[in-house]
Amino acid sequence: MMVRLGTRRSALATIQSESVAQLLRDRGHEVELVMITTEGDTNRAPLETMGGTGVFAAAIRHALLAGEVDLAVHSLKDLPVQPEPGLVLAAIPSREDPRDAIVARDGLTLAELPQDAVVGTGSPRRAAQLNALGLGLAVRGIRGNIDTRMSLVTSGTVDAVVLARAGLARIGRTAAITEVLDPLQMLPAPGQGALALEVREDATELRAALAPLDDPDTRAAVTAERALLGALEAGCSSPIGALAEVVEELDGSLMISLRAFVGSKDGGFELRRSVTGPIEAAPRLGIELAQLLLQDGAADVIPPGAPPKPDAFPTHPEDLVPTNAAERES
Ligand SMILES: NCc1[nH]cc(CCC(=O)O)c1CC(=O)O
Repeated sequence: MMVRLGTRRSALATIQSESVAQLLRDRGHEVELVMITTEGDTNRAPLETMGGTGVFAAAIRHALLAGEVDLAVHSLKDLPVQPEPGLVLAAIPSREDPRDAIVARDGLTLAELPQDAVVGTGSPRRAAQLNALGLGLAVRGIRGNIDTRMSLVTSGTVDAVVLARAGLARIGRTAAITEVLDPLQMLPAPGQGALALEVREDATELRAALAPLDDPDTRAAVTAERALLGALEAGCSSPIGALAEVVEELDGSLMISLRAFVGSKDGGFELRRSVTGPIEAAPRLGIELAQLLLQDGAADVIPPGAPPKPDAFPTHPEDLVPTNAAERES
């Protein structure tokens, strides 16, 4: 089969796309990469003012729907929670380490950074959790691709930046990491470290070719995380972290443990809660945890929206396609 894979030009996007292209070529398919420029790549304004990280996905989804390309490889955390009519996530491969990492000057860890050290991040989620640590760090908003953000440390513009470990691993830069952050301190973005392979709904042959690349445990985990995000009706400026982990019980049954953080960007308010349940209940767990957070005051830091609709989330594992609204920055 001949597959046109639409990709952004950034190092991370092309590496992610190329890795999936190679998997398809290994299976005897022909793959051509098609470069697509998105508003997020050309406009340097803060992502929050452009409608969040969804701006990266929008142009690529448009090309998919227009039939200009057949396949897109997204960082799942950059993909809006609401499904795009006519498109499906044909595969969610096994996830990379989902944790955030610090790249700091002089090999410093977070705890070793002095009072008032400047930490760069454009993510309200990272800012909220950094500030909530109470270390006296000065969080500064930054933007740009991974290399640009790391160069701010090298140039002395900031003392440290927070980045997804997965992105650094994919571009071969884990050597620059000075500390991988424990999720107890810094919960990653919902979907962080996972890829989403998106195709047109009617692309039967391509869907079949991609199906073996799907990892059911990863799909269940990110479904729980994204169900939480959807049920919170979170906007792109809402600082929300979530991490679902699949754990095997002694009797062999698979459970999901889902943790979440909601807080104010200045660190003045923070809420951490968790739930555990069977893997089949992934979407419902996300909604349950969202309700728990809302009961305990999360609504104060999340713009009000429609109440969660449990019916929007089928409980059958084969149907674990995230629905509902909202996105936010990494
Ligand atoms: N926000 C941009 C973005 N989208 C995906 C990744 C990293 C890879 C991933 O999380 O899957 C990054 C960089 C970062 O947050 O440091």
